[in-house]
Amino acid sequence: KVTSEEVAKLVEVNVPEPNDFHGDFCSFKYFPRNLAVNGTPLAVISMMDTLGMIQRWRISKETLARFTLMVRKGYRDPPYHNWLHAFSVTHFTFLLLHNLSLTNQGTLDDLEAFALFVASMCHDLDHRGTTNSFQVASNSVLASLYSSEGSVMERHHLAQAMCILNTEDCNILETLSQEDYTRCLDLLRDIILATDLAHHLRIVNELREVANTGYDKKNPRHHQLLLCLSMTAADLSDQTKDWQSSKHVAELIYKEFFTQGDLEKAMGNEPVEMMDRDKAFIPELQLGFLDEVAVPVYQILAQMFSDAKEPYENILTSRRKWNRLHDIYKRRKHNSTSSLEIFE
Ligand SMILES: Cc1nc2ccc(C(=O)NCC(C)C)cc2n2c(-c3cc(OC(C)(C)C)ccc3Cl)nnc12
Ligand SMILES: [Mg+2]
Ligand SMILES: [Zn+2]
Repeated sequence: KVTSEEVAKLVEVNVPEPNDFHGDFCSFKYFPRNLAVNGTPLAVISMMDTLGMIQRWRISKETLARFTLMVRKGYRDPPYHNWLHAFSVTHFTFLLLHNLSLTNQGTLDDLEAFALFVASMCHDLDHRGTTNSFQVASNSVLASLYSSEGSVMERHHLAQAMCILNTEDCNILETLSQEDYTRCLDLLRDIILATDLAHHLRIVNELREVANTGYDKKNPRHHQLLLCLSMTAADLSDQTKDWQSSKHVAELIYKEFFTQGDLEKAMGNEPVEMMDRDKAFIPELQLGFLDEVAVPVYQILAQMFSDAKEPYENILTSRRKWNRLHDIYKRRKHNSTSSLEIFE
């Protein structure tokens, strides 16, 4: 599926420094979706190199190049859950590992950091732009495979990642010891399954607890919780950038949601309000999601790590803008609310 020319091109070029892509590449304010999509595989290799993962795990550049290209090809092209989303999630994971120096203080061990980075790349593989409940409602193949365990899409993303690792010359874990290999697969499983919103909501109180009592590097459960929190923070990180960028990404998400709502109507089912383009009031829905899910994630992270204040401050700014839009819009009493163009 990946040509040897594509691989050769990636292998023979020198690995650039992160700042060669953009002066702000290593800053929380950088918006990775601005990078040209054909530069993303090399940017992934540059980030892994900067994190010392290529040396630490003795990964061959050719295997890494083929793996990265296979992962990029493993994404479809819905409005939001495509390779650019996976790349932006991977970039935020790089920022957390790099800027909070999570490995050289023993906060996370090297294998956990490596698994977190690889999971970020793979966490939404082969996403169709529809939710877990839609799989069940539409009786999809994935539902028949995984609905008895729950987290239908996340189990599929994990299965796809395993498929790529088991493909000829794509297994970047092949140089790991048997013990590290087994533990890395377990970590990939836990981290990718943690990207189910339902899982996050189950652990958020435990996360607050750790933030209040303080992170204990000696406690394996704290390591597990930090990996889940980091993954969720990375998954939502578009909302921690400048307002225009965050708003643009919200539009992509609602484009995907409304397409699912249209499908549900065509199937004779009533979509939830958030997915119904005739009922959704986006500023109100965004305020709800930011307050109930997204803002607490970065508040907990900033409480655990003082160097993680910037994303928290940025998402609070974003929330204030959504609140202003909500009020302006509410007073104007517009009828159709599904498009954000009027907010230009
Ligand atoms: C800006 C923004 N608005 C959102 C509004 C609503 C929802 C949503 O799923 N509502 C539940 C209903 C549909 C049953 C998600 C939103 N969302 C996500 C997101 C996060 C996810 O999972 C984690 C990371 C664990 C939270 C999984 C999927 C997605 Cl699309 N990313 N950005 C956003
Ligand atoms: Mg997902
Ligand atoms: Zn995601």
